[in-house]
Amino acid sequence: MAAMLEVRGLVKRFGGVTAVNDASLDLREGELLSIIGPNGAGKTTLFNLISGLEPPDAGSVRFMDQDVTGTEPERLARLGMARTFQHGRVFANLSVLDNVLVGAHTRLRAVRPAIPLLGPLLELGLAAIRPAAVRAEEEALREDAKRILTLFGDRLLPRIDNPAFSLSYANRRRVEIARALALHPKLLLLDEPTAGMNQTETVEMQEVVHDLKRSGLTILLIEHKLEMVMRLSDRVIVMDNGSRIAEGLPQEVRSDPAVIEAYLGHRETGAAAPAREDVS
Ligand SMILES: Nc1ncnc2c1ncn2[C@@H]1O[C@H](COP(=O)(O)OP(=O)(O)OP(=O)(O)O)[C@@H](O)[C@H]1O
Repeated sequence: MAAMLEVRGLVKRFGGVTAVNDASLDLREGELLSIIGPNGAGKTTLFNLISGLEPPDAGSVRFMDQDVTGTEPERLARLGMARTFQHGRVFANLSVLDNVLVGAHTRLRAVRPAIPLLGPLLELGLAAIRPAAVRAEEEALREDAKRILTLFGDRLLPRIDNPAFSLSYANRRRVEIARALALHPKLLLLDEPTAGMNQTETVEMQEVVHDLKRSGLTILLIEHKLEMVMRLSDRVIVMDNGSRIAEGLPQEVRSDPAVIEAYLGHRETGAAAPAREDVS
């Protein structure tokens, strides 16, 4: 079976820095692939190239059997690719529920026929003639949003009407993931979902991601916390200085000398290259 995501030879340069250097990967349906590596290894840039945030200088991305190289994020979302960001991006003035509904509405727009200009007018027209149908649709979206929020236990549900700006950092990150899930994605890209979280919150998030994986969702994960990577991943790719330095099963990668060197060793410059979070 063809991979859901096929990345070939991606390159991205910023001035003299090659942030991503000939990156390739395959991700099959239902798999969880983690990308690890020291700070500045190029992980987030790789995500940006895959999710259409930045165009690559070379290489290609295929998703669901389509060439989507350089395709804008909105279109990728419609095709079923959702992502979250390293520092969490939510609509600060919207409530928890409305943040998630934004994701749901994006999905609805995707399944409706695209009729430029006429589309919004048709929607208004429909709302005027069939208010009950529109209400029922809104109600279904709300129910779906609440179902997604229950994935986070009692972290978000009691705060469903609170504005996102009033939430803790960890809760804002949960809201962002909930919004991505409201797209009903086929592929979810998670950029350090536990960054800035304490141990309890990290374990909780690990369970959420585990549940998503068990539900069959295909996941590409950037994560510094190796315990989580070891527990969740089917495969792991290790990046350093923009390049892939290792790939394999979690246990294989963990004992790879090149990986140990990148995480713990001293480079030619003599500078240590520690990962930001725990390396255990
Ligand atoms: N927009 C940009 N302009 C210039 N340089 C950039 C830009 N984005 C990334 N870089 C550089 O590219 C390299 C890779 O950065 P990137 O953020 O992708 O690494 P990372 O592995 O995600 O690191 P971290 O774990 O700290 O998030 C770094 O040297 C970074 O400074």
